[in-house]
Amino acid sequence: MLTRSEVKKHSNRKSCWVIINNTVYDITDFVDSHPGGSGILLKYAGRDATEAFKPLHRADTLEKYLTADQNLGHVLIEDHDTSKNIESTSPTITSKKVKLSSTISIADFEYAASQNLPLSSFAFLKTGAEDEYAVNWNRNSWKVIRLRPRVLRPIDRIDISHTIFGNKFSAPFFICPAGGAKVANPGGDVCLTKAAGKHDILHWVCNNAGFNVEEMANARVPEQTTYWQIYAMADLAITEREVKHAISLGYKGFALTVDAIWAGKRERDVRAGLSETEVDGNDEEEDEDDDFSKGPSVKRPPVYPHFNWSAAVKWLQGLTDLPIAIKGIQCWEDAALCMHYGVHPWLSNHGGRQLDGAPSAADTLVSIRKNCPEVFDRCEVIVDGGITRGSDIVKAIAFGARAVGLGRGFLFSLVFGERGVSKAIRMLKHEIETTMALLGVSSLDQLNPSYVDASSLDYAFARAHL
Ligand SMILES: Cc1cc2nc3c(=O)[nH]c(=O)nc-3n(C[C@H](O)[C@H](O)[C@H](O)COP(=O)(O)O)c2cc1C
Repeated sequence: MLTRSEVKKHSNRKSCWVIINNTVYDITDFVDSHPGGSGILLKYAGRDATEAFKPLHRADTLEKYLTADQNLGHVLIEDHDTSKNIESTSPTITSKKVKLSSTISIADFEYAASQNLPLSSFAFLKTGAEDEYAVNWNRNSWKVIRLRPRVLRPIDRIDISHTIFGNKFSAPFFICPAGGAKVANPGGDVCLTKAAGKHDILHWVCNNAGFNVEEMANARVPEQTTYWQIYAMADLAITEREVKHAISLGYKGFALTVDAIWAGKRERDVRAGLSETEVDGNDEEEDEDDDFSKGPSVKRPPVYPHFNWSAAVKWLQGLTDLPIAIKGIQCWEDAALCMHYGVHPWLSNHGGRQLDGAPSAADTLVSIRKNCPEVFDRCEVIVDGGITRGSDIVKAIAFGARAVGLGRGFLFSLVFGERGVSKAIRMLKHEIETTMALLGVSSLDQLNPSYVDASSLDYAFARAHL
């Protein structure tokens, strides 16, 4: 057994030991190949990294990257060595400053997350690519679309239940797949599925979740329908096994994410990570410094880069007859290709985290309506990006979207665990009902493009970016 004082002696690049879950690892040879960069590992050199490690990695990560001889055994718990001595920079709530009871909108959840989470955790969730124009436009483009209410229409009750890929849900919105949900709360993706189950909405589960596919399936309530999102991994056989496994566990729909063939340049995330990295004052290394090109804090393996349309769709359709969405459609021409290949277009720019300057889903939705409206008859069009209000959801449905996803909105609410996510769901349902009543419709199938006016969209884009 090793003592913490012995571990402390190995606190530099030449000899780098860390403690994770009371076990000591010699990561000297791994420091430079760490997908998250060497800086964060060196920060924990000679120390206990458990609290920093847990929210960002699956339980099996250590076995995956380290060999058995890098496991140096357990650390001795010394008398003076209580857990109080362990350095903790837990990304989960440290001192809760904003209370759940003070949130009444999705924007309030974002504020709560900004106050209650450590800077780097909030930055990972919030970040967009580069100057974050795409993130901001995602949100603003829904606001620029105006509603066209009709009056003197009797409204007794409002029905917001909706069918997505043939499965009935209590509402037309859903929880988007998002890797790194544990950054917001240790319960992460499991809390998201549980809250979705409780309120009968869809959780489109992420294959980069902080839990494995069985754990995610086990989080469901009886009869709960969930869909599965995949990246096609560089080793396609791995993804094929994963899809088959997800089918056997009862997932009822799939999405292939195609807008992330390359990691976006997410500067807010990188900056927050850099500010947490100790500077060693070694100016000689400065010229070699390429931290500006670091990928996101939560890593995933590289994707298969050789697909074209027909190969990708044929491959996935060969694995399942279940409905398939192609996630990351950003122009009407690609939506038309989805229609051609018999898959569903998911209009998304990955929450503005990939390509700054990408169109918002609202832009793409409107341009499909203008250039290729038959897509809405032959496909179920999914949208996401910048949704913060029930009225945004109603606008999307009026233009012809089938289902509307929120990523960050639910991740921010997850700061309060399952209760926060439940509250966000209830808030959005209430806002949809209010919007529909004031618009003069009592069910979602009554909505159509006559209830929305997007004529200011291009003008607003130009003004916002001048
Ligand atoms: C922290 C975070 C992680 C994400 N991870 C994934 C992912 O693993 N796979 C994926 O297809 N999309 C991922 N997305 C994108 C979301 O599925 C969704 O497209 C986006 O969040 C919608 O925009 P919004 O956050 O403005 O609602 C992620 C988004 C965020 C914010």
